[in-house]
Amino acid sequence: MIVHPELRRAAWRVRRPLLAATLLQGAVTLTHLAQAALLALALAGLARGDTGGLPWLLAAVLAVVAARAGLALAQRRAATRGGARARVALRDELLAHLGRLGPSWPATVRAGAVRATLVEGVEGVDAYVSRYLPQLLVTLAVPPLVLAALAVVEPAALLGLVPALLLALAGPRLWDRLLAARGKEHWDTYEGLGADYLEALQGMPALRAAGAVGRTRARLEERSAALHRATVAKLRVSLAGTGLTDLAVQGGTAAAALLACRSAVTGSTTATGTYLMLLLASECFRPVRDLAREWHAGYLGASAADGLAALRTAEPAVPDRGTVPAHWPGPPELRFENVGFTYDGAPAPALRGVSFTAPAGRTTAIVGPSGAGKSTLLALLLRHHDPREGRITLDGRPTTAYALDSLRRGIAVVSQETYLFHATIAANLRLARPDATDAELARAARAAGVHDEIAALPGGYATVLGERGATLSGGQRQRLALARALLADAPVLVLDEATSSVDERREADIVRELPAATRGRTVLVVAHRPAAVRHADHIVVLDAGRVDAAGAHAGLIEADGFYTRLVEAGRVPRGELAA
Ligand SMILES: Nc1ncnc2c1ncn2[C@@H]1O[C@H](COP(=O)(O)OP(=O)(O)OP(=O)(O)O)[C@@H](O)[C@H]1O
Repeated sequence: MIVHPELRRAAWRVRRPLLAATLLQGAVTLTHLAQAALLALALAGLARGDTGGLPWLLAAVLAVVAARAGLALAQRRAATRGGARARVALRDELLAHLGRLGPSWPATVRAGAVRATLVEGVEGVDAYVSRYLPQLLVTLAVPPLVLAALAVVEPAALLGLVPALLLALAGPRLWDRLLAARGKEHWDTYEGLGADYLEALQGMPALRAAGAVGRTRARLEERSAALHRATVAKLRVSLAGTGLTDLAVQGGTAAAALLACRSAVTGSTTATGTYLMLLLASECFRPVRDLAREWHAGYLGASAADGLAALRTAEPAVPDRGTVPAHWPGPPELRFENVGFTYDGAPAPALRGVSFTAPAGRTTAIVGPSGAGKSTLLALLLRHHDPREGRITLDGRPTTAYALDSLRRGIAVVSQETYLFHATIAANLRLARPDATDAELARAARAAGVHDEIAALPGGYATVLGERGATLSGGQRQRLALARALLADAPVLVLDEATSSVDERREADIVRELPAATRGRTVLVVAHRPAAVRHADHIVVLDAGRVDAAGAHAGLIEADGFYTRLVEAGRVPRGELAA
């Protein structure tokens, strides 16, 4: 009878269909009582040898059975509707919240665990609110009514029934705390196993390359065994509760039967009263038995409730208090003003006193060695974190002034790690702009240097990609992601090593097309190779979290500073220097 606040909240949102389901469940239960009363009358008539009313009574029993079938059907429909609505509303809410949490949040949780919460956990909530809760309410309401009716027929019957009913309902509550602890243990183990499997599947090439498949299999087997142990421990506690309920139900029914016999022998009740006692005593426990059955269906929801609440109330890395929509009259100017940032727990700042301007509608490149702070800089722009010092402005307004969702929509990003979905190429491209025409898809793909390859595929743009774009090369994936970002038509475009897997000749083609394709946008490019950097209007050189120099390629080379050393160190091939 655990009603977690998270589950109450889920149920309250769909209270109407759930109320209908509960009332109908109550009506189904009442048909059982009516049937018991009619059968008691029929049996009593038979016992007296009075069969005159028997056909009518049996016809009434049949009518009650038929009514129950109809009511049960309507009840299942209402419950399914309520459960489905609760499930959809909860998933929508969780997914929207996950979007708000931003990409820096999952760093602390495992994708497989979130998947388990979103899929099995939410399914469990559906079963809990649509099956267990209506039955719980009926169980709390109907047995007292039956007891009241039996008190009229034979008050002594209550002597056996009331204690049995109290034991059946309250007894298992003694285990509630232990059950909750076992449930949580089981759920945590289940989430952990799910996360391990997902990671092992996704990392299979790396595991194979490292010869670690066997070790991983052994670890997964150990995890599976732990889940088995947690399941058995949970079932043991759960079955102890069910056993006690069964014992009380059987004991109560037997006590009622004995009392009915005693009443019949002593003649303290009529024959009808005796049969009523026998049949209604059994009916009194029906909701309790049904509740024990539904508990097993809804138990998963109760176990997952903590995880669901944690996911739903997780705090985003940055507050979303801005209200200004990221709609600029033209491409915005982007400024970093004395920006400093240190990751939690990091010994040194990732960025310190970073100031530069990315002019509106122009391309600014950020270069620097590994660890210089390039990705951090982009993460701050996208508000995955906020600067500890200084500020970043777009069109003169700090990024914090913009509504987070709108800000992120205004900045299209192509990162080193692209994500393509198991869908057609066209559908993957249209993620950015669902209403894009075929011609617009082709234009973006051409600018990203991937159109010809798509056109050469037998299915063209209708070709279905493997999961995560597995059927494409790394370079093709990056170029598709670039096409998708170009199609997004966001006023700011960020390319974070976006062409790192593309060969140099192709990269040169893309870079040649890029200014035309990105015209009218403010572009930030993080790249190591000159093909992407040297044509930039402005180059910002980062070293150890600081801006070392800024300017155009030729001027920076002439200054013969850190940029030149970067070039000479081979990050920018020498051959490009003269260009
Ligand atoms: N999540 C994190 N937690 C702690 N420190 C981090 C985190 N991410 C990055 N850092 C540190 O911040 C510094 C800057 O890292 P950043 O990823 O921004 O560099 P980068 O220039 O993008 O490097 P690369 O070219 O290798 O991608 C590095 O010292 C890095 O170790």
